This record gives sequence, C-alpha cells and structure tokens, in this order.
Amino acid sequence: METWIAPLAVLFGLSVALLLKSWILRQPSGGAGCSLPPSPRALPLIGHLHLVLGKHLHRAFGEIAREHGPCVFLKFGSSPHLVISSAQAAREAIRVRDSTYSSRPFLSPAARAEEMALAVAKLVEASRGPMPRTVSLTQVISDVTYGMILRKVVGNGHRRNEEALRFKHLLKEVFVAAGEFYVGDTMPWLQWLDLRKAAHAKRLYKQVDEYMQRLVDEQRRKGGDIGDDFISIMLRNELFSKSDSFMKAIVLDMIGAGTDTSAVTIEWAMAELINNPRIMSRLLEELHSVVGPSSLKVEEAHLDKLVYLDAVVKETLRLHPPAAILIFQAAQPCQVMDYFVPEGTRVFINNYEIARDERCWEEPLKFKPERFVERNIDIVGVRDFEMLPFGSGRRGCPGIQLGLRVVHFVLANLVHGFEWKNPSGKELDMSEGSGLTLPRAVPLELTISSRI
Ligand code: HEM
Repeated sequence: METWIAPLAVLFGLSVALLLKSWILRQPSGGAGCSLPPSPRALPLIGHLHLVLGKHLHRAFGEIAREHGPCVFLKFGSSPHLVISSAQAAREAIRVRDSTYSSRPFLSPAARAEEMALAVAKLVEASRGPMPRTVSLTQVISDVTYGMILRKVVGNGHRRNEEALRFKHLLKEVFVAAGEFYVGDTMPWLQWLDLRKAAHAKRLYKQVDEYMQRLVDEQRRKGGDIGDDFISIMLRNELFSKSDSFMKAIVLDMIGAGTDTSAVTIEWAMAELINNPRIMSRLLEELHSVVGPSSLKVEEAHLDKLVYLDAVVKETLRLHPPAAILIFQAAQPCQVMDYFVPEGTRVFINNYEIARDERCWEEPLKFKPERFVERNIDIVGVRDFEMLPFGSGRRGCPGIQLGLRVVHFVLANLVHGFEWKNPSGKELDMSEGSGLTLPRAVPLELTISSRI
C-alpha cells in the first residue's frame, strides 16, 4: 500500500501547486485586441485586498502606481478594479465615462453675508475674552459653512435650531461610517465581517431619513411658495414634488456633498497659510489693497478681484483634494490608454496622486500658490486633468460655484479680520485623518487677535 500512496501524494501536491500558480498568474483575457492593464501579484480568494487593507486608499494606490504604472488592474475578491494615477489616463477614463460638462450656478449672497457676520462677531468676542485666546477654528469653519449651505438647501428656518445642530453631528457620523472599508462590497462571502458596521450605518441613515422627511413635510406645509432654497424650488416643480424619496435624496446629496468638502478646504488653506508666513503676508497685502483696512468687511463683490486668494484656494485643492479618489463603474467594456477594461470594472481615479505627480507639477509637495498666478490652470476638469478637485463631466460636482464662493468668502474674512497663530509657536502638524473628505488628523486650535 505504502508504495503507491507516496507518489499519489506528490502528484496531488503538484496539481494543487500548479492550480494555485495558474490562479495567481491568471489574467482575465482582454478584448478588442488589447490586454488588461498590468497587475501586481494577487493572492487566492482575496486578490489584491492585502495591498490596501488598513491603509489610506489614496496612499496605497499611490504606492501601487509607482511600481506598476498609471493604469493598474486590481481584484478585490473577484471584483475587477482599475486604478488611474496620471492626468492622461484620467482624461481618457473620463472621456469614456462621458464627454460633456455642465455646471449650475447657485448664488444668494445675502444669506452668506449674514452667516459670515455672525461668525465674525463671535470671533471678535473671542479675541477680547480672557487669555489664552484660543479658538477652535475647525469648529468655527464647520459652523459657518454648514449655516451657509443649509440656508441655501433647506431655507432660513433651520439654520440655528437644535435639531439642525443635532443633524450636523449626525452627518459627521455618517461621513465616518461611509468612509469605512466594507469587505463585503467586493467579497460578498465575507459580508458577515461588516455586520456590526453595517447595522450602525443603517441606524444612522434611518435618523438622517427621518430628519429629511421632517424638512420636506415642513416646507410642504408652508406651501413651498417661499424663498429660493432647494426644497421650495423642488416643491414648486411637479417633476420633483411627487416623490419624497427623490427630494430627500437630492437634499441629502447637497448637504452631504457641500458642507464638509467646503469646510475641510478652508481648514487646510488656513493651516497652509499659518505654516507659510510669506504667503500669508502676500495674501494680506492683496486684501488690504482690494478691500481696504481690516476694519472694513470683505464683501462678495471683492472676490473677483482677489487673484492671489484664488491661487491660494486652488493650491489648497491641489494638495488637499476633499475627494482624494473619484469612483465610477465601467458600464460597458472600454479602452483606456490602449488597455482593455472589462464591463463592470470599478474605476478609481487617484486625484490625490495625480495632483502630486512630479511629471506635471514642479516641486509638487510644496505649497506654492504662485503656480496658479503664472499659469492659467483649469481646475474643473474641462481642459486640464492635472488636478480634479471637483471631478469632471456629467458626474462632476454640481456645486462648484457655490463651493468656491463659500471657500473664498470665509477664507478672505478670516485672514483680513484676524491674526492667527499656532499656540505652540511650531509648524502645524499636517497629517491627514480618516474620513470621506480627507480631513486634518488634528483639529485647528489657534490663538486669535482681532484686526477689526
Ligand atoms: C470645495 C468644495 C467642494 C468640492 C471640493 C467638491 C467636490 C466634489 C467631487 C469631487 C464630487 C464627485 C465628482 C465625481 O464623481 O466626478 C462632487 C459631487 C457632488 N457635489 Fe461637490 N464639492 C464641493 C462643494 C459642493 C457644494 C457646495 C455642493 C452643493 C451644495 C456640492 C454638491 C455636490 C453633489 C450633489 C455631488 C454629486 C454627488 C453624487 O454623485 O451623489 N458640492 N463634489
């Protein structure tokens, strides 16, 4: 017996090894005469999951791109993913996704001026309070942007009531839950690992839905005839007003997509300005020459003349894009950079990596707003693709104009009216935290003195 068991065991071992090898090396076959993009070595069952688990996705993708190139094919479980990390590849991928671009204006300066005036009054008070005059700028920025966006989306009534404030905290929790990696999304057989996280997310979404419903009901009771806020506009339009779910989804999209993105951009800009006193001085000089002495308020009418402020905001969006990765799905088989991309592939455009690519940007890790003064670089993904803070094309951000307005306006007022310092006197820590919008790891706590 023993004489034939040994060769059989070797044969069995060899076949398993061969099977595993062929599985590891297997590349799904390409179409239209071109091959799939290069791919790192995968592991059985989990594919490339081990390369990203426990890391910031944009950084993990950056490491993979440096080794394998700007178009990399990955598998998480059995789901195909394409990671794009160069401007040229991003242009091609977005061309495949769609070829038109549209932006929609959202302007109502009065509400924004009121929100800003409230924030400035609070800051002046803090600057006259007992020493040390330290302010949580993260909190101030978050409150003022939330107030501005909420007034635009749901009207004036909700901005300061208790429920609105509770909803703000709820949204924060939703952002954290949405930013989590759910293994079951790519490997359904591992869904049980997500059960606790998923139940928590479900509870949060239920609370969000209830709040949205109350907003819609309340506006409907008023007849929807007041104001130019988003709910009123939808209630006046038959196409939207028939479906509460549709209206709630749009309102949530606006608040969710508009508040944190604008707030973290202002926070990163302030942090970069504190760490770069020369740039802060140049911005202050511009504000003095356009607006006048600090006792005068910055108004929205000034913003178009503040060229250096615009450059500071663009440079902030380049180094700290709130959406580090843009995600979409290939609806049909397509071709990107001569590579075949199968239908259903989830495409990741690594915005963060592209905007720090040394082939496109000189000294890419340096905060240098001057690059936007010297060159007219398009940041909305129409002509240039070296940075895509708002995405691009039909799925791109519909709130670009409102977002940029809010960021310029709040930042200009914070810099013009107040002097800010890091209480420790050292450089600020610029580490990134976790979350959907690439927030700072450490909140901004600064000492304030008023110039007003
Ligand atoms: C600095 C501020 C902002 C930044 C950086 C930003 C960035 C983005 C990005 C990158 C996307 C995804 C685009 C894509 O997938 O290609 C997006 C989508 C979106 N943004 Fe913005 N955004 C900002 C402000 C706003 C504001 C103020 C609003 C409206 C109040 C808004 C509403 C939306 C909506 C509704 C979407 C679509 C979300 C979806 O597809 O479900 N955004 N934004």
